[in-house]
Amino acid sequence: MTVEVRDVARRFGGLAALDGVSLSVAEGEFVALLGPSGSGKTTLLRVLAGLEGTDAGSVRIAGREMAGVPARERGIGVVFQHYALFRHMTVFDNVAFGLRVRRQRPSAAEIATRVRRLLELVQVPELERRYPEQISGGQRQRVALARALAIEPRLLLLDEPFGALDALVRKEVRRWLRGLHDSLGITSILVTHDQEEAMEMADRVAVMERGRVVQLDTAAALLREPATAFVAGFVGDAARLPCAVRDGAAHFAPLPIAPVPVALPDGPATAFTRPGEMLAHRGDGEARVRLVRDEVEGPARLVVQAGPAVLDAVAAPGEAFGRGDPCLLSLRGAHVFSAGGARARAG
Ligand SMILES: Nc1ncnc2c1ncn2[C@@H]1O[C@H](COP(=O)(O)OP(=O)(O)OP(=O)(O)O)[C@@H](O)[C@H]1O
Repeated sequence: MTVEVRDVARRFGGLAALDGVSLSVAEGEFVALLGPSGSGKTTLLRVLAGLEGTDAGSVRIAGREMAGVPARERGIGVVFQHYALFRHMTVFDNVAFGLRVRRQRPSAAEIATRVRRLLELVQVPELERRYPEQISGGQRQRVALARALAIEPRLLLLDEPFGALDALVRKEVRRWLRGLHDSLGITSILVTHDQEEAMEMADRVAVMERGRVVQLDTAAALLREPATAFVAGFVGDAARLPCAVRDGAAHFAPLPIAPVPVALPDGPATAFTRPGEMLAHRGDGEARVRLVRDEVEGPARLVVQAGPAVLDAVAAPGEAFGRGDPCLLSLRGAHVFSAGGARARAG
């Protein structure tokens, strides 16, 4: 199913949870909504699911305008982190639930066949007689997914579905879920504030800020060409360095970092550098190495006290450092945004 959101607004009292959000998702695509707490991710998902109304704008799913279409008629599967399984029902009954409340209810035999097929699909066929508290968090998540898939949705909405899982299980479940998305050929939208998760799972990532999608792109494009300073600061673990552009170079004083050429007009600016883009060189600079972490491969990673700032850096090729050594800092690359909004890549 395609999803077309155009200029949707949703206010709660004086607060604009969604403030003219637009988003296009293609058939079969996996898109992650990534953004800080309160940026409107869950509200947008609830609007798509039909659980939340809108004050303006339009939502079309599979080309059909959704205004006035109730949630249960949208044919959408939803998995919320807090949308727990029914505790008093077995795994089997939880998965059967969506089929039993359907207007055209299948026969009991058909429901049983479908439920068993779904439990096979999510790889927990042996659990059908258990109750939710008798299975693990990862298994519960799989059962919640089976329940969402029972109605054979063409669109799957996932709101922080891995939040309750520990790191190892989380990694495994998300790989498996991405594989399932591919094999079913459905369209999926995942809400997360974990950028590693968004980038690993999704074809494209929609970065949300204050009720809007500010950039919708592949993970590689978000890192290579962040559209705004907010995106540059939010993705890729970037350090934020205030600077001033003068005569075609960004200057970092009072930070002891060498100026770097950049094609921007003179004036105040902000540079964003990712770990690995800040190089430490041997030399009698103002910066001091505070910590050295030797890597199995590649250069040592350093934590450097640079004037008032503590920065992550890597040792320049062929150079070695000890704790307390003085060093000089330079940037191999940075995204620089001038106060006026112009942007350029330095280095
Ligand atoms: N029912 C509601 N009533 C009042 N305010 C609400 C309601 N639902 C959401 N909000 C507010 O709207 C804003 C967006 O909330 P939303 O849950 O969509 O953000 P989010 O990006 O999903 O955040 P998080 O990552 O913390 O879940 C927040 O400021 C929130 O407090």
